[in-house]
Amino acid sequence: MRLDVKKVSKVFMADGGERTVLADVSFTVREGQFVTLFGPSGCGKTTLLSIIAGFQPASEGKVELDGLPVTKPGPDRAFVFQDYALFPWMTVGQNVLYPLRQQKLPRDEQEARLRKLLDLAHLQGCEKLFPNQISGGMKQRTAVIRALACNPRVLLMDEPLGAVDYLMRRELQEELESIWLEDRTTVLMVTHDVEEAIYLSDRVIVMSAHGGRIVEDMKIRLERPRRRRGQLYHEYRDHLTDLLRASHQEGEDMPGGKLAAL
Ligand SMILES: Nc1ncnc2c1ncn2[C@@H]1O[C@H](COP(=O)(O)OP(=O)(O)OP(=O)(O)O)[C@@H](O)[C@H]1O
Repeated sequence: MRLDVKKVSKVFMADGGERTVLADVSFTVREGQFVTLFGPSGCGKTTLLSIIAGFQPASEGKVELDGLPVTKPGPDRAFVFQDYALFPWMTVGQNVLYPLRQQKLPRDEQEARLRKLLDLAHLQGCEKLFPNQISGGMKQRTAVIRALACNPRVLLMDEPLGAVDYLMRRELQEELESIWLEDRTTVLMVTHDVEEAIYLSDRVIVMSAHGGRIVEDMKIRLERPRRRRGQLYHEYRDHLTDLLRASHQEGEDMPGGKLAAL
């Protein structure tokens, strides 16, 4: 499914005045692409993702899916939240089955889909465990396959790996890539991690620290499955780090100073 973000702006009322969080943001995600929204904390990534999900309206502009305007959440889009948002009273299996039950699929189809998804995320044998009995990484994988359970046309993920440690995060990036290589759902993911953006994305859309603009739309031309080495990988990493630094610098030079950019 093709996603078009067309001249989207978002203005919030804050401290008695207006604050522009997104300004005239436009881009397209083609069917089957993995695209990352990248930028420092507070630059408006989550706001943009939630407008695309239909959780809140844009102040101006519009979002279209295959040419049709988004006005509210829908089953064509699945959302993975940073804190996983698993149901703590349900087991791993019940969590993944939940959206399938909502869709009232025949029971044998539900079971078959559950098995396939558990295999995909290497969670075979864990379906009877509750979220508080599994690691952060397993919770994260459960949240991803729960989102994929209904075959969404677009997967929206907000810092899905934000809550795990460095090594686990790298491992999960690899798992996420292999799940996506099997599934090829259109993905838009938010991150502020340079290596994660490069490792996972076909394109990285870089946002400014202030003013809610896109500063660069970077194609990542690395073979898949990805490796974290090679000259091109390091060039992308350096370039993205420079953009992030410049963005912080821009923040320091603005009224409000250094702290406002952090
Ligand atoms: N409902 C709201 N009312 C007022 N201001 C808001 C609202 N939602 C978000 N903001 C402000 O908009 C700005 C962008 O927030 P957003 O969460 O989109 O940024 P982000 O890039 O996702 O940051 P992070 O990486 O820290 O999650 C922040 O300054 C935030 O305080």
